[in-house]
Amino acid sequence: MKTFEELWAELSEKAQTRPEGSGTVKQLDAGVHAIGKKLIEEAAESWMAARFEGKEATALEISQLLYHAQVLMLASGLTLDDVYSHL
Ligand SMILES: N=c1c2ncn([C@@H]3O[C@H](COP(=O)(O)OP(=O)(O)OP(=O)(O)O)[C@@H](O)[C@H]3O)c2ncn1[C@@H]1O[C@H](COP(=O)(O)O)[C@@H](O)[C@H]1O
Repeated sequence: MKTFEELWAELSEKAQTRPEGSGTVKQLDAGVHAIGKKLIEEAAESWMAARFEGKEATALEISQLLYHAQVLMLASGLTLDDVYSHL
């Protein structure tokens, strides 16, 4: 288990060090357009899970949504504070 901030620290390091086999690096290389499509896909899956599939499936889909939101933040050059300042 990890928190939002812990995942952010992990993904930020992956973006810098670009380890072999990292899905995050692959997505960052695919660019903002592809990452955005993935974010929308996970949002739709979260919606469907909440509507029809129960708490466990919904939690899983939302975790993937948060992951892809962080990848989009990295690809856009944003920091956590850039986003938190709007909360
Ligand atoms: N939390 C996640 C995470 N959530 C979602 N995903 C990605 O999002 C996809 C969502 O899966 P779907 O069920 O929608 O499956 P899919 O559409 O068939 O997947 P793809 O064909 O798009 O790969 C997964 O296949 C992963 O590629 C994640 N990828 C990585 N992480 C974490 O990010 C960290 C860094 O990962 P790497 O960069 O891969 O080392 C690790 O701690 C991972 O646990």
